[in-house]
Amino acid sequence: MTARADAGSADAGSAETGAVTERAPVLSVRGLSVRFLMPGGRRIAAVTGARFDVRSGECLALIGESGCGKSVLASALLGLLPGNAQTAGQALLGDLDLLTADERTLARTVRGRRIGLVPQSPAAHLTPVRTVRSQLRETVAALTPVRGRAALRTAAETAAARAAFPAGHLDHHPHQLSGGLAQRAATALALVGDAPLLLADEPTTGLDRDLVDRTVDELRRHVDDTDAGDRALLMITHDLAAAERIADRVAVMYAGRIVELGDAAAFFGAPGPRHPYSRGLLQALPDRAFTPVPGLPPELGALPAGCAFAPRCDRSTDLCATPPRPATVPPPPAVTVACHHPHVPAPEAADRA
Ligand SMILES: Nc1ncnc2c1ncn2[C@@H]1O[C@H](COP(=O)(O)OP(=O)(O)OP(=O)(O)O)[C@@H](O)[C@H]1O
Repeated sequence: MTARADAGSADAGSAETGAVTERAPVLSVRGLSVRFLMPGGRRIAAVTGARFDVRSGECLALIGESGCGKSVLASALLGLLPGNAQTAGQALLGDLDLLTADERTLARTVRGRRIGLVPQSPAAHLTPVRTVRSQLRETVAALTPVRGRAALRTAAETAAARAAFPAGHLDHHPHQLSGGLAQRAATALALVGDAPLLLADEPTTGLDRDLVDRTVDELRRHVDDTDAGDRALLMITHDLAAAERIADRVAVMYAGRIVELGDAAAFFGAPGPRHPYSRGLLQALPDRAFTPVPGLPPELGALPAGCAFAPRCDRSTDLCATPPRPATVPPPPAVTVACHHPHVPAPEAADRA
């Protein structure tokens, strides 16, 4: 169990677009903050004031550099934070607040059933002493109405095939699998319960490009292949090509805060990202400018009072010594950006001059 953090930091630095409002949220995160209490009283601000919805029928990609807090956010949603973590804010899955739900509720009704997890470290999540087949069969038996030896065997094989896990490796134990195969086994397990929310934390690590495409397409299909249209995907990824391939919206995280949230097509295409950090992330891609963002992210235990990106930002001014409030910037589709100097597409800039 984790303690509750001070609510004072709850809404600082949050960002959310108002672009697609017609669909009901599967998950509503409001002012989610996570602090790690370290020996000597040091506090690590791993997540600060995250605010976003994941709506039914959509894939939201959460992107950002290593160490910016993406996995901590995912762990908070699943009640899997270590004991030195404090949380604040709300994360509503229907009417259940995941941040205050007790372990019994999370274990019995949430993990696997209402939230399917594709974990970041699949090898650590697979049971080491059981074959993949037996883990799939057990999960099918626990999460679906399928019963009977032959039916369970078929269902386990179907589940493996959904994640492109080769049938020839089903009788292997996790230590006999490559990183990519372990990833596919974990993805197969996550898909079994057909949970309304799929939370995929770096689901494509260790996969080659073809398998990346196949895996993320399968995750996307999980959202799309339901008549009710009531499923959603939150995908945490470093792989911007994978995000571009399947995401409807993109949230960019920097130093524990969501600094930009908007439509994926506008983000990856025109007019492009609005936050200077988001632009830097795209410009770092080999098929774009291949220019890394200069400098390093700040220590989460010693964040500045103002914009945490300012020391690396070529647009920063004295104003950036104060925290930027998230705001919607024109033109549509709406994008919410936490920046004093967001990029504005040329015609808008001219209109303002
Ligand atoms: N148990 C912990 N105690 C203290 N700090 C922690 C703990 N777990 C994570 N952190 C810190 O929280 C920060 C965010 O970590 P997180 O794993 O969420 O980053 P990430 O964005 O998912 O990175 P990556 O993409 O590499 O997984 C890091 O600075 C990490 O060191």
